[in-house]
Amino acid sequence: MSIPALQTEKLTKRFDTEDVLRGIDLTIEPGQVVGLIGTNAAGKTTLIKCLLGLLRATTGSCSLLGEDSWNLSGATKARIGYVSQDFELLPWMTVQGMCDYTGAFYQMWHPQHVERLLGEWQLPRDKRVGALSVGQRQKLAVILAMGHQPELLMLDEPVASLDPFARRQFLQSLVQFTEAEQNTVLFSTHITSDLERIASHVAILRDGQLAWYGPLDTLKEGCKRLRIYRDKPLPPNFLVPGAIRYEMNGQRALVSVAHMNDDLRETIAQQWQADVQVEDLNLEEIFLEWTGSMDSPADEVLS
Ligand SMILES: Nc1ncnc2c1ncn2[C@@H]1O[C@H](COP(=O)(O)OP(=O)(O)OP(=O)(O)O)[C@@H](O)[C@H]1O
Repeated sequence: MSIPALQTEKLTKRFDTEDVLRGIDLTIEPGQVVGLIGTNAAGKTTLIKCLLGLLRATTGSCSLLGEDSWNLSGATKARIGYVSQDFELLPWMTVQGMCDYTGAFYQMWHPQHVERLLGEWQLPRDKRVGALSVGQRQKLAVILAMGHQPELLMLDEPVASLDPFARRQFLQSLVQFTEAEQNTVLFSTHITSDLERIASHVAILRDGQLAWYGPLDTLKEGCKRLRIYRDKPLPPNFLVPGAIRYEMNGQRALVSVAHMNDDLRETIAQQWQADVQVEDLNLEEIFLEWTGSMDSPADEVLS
């Protein structure tokens, strides 16, 4: 079996009195492109930083490319590319100067690769970094993280400031990056359409726990919303196996489930003598169901 690109076991992280990560078990195999999603303050950045050894786990363990995250060797660090949410660049340098400066820290730097990305992303080589727009700076930070052709890319909301065209180019670069079979990407995002375009796997953080992890296709195929109706009120002990969210109102219920199949539909129909309709969900709706952040449905949704 190959060494996981990233792994956590019972990982917890506490800040003062706040338990941000509460027992995360996650294994990301080489070659996976993982979209990390969760509401604001769900702990995405904290998880990424623990995996990179920038924050120390409170309890449990995390490893990166087979090494304990808190004690990464120089050789392993050289195999990682990372763009943080609050990356810092040197404003007095030119774009080209910033690339050369960063490249000097790496034994394996690929100036032609950087050249190509600068051209594709239309970054002006001679402009001072301090004079770049926010989106241009974000592009530069991503290019700097890819210049040594790492095999593991960790990106914390890498496209937040990019325009739709630049986002598409960025995603294209990621696709190229992952053409090498063992290259792995973990990126946090709130843009589910981007995730849908390139992710092979999805990790959903909720209440400091890993609510779901697995292939994107499995998530999309399994997660459904059930519209349940029966001619007398649903009892207080009404329960659906594997439900992730309930909305009940008298004789009607909206229930979201993670793993839908025909047996489940039949079981619910028979057990509660109810009519069960199954509705597909798009990825954004799935995210809202999982994170419980969907607006409380108005009565008309249930009617
Ligand atoms: N250094 C720190 N000290 C104290 N609390 C922290 C620290 N870093 C993060 N937190 C807290 O941990 C929680 C999770 O923060 P984190 O940045 O990991 O969330 P996130 O999922 O990345 O959020 P967002 O989507 O808004 O970027 C927040 O409540 C935050 O205030």
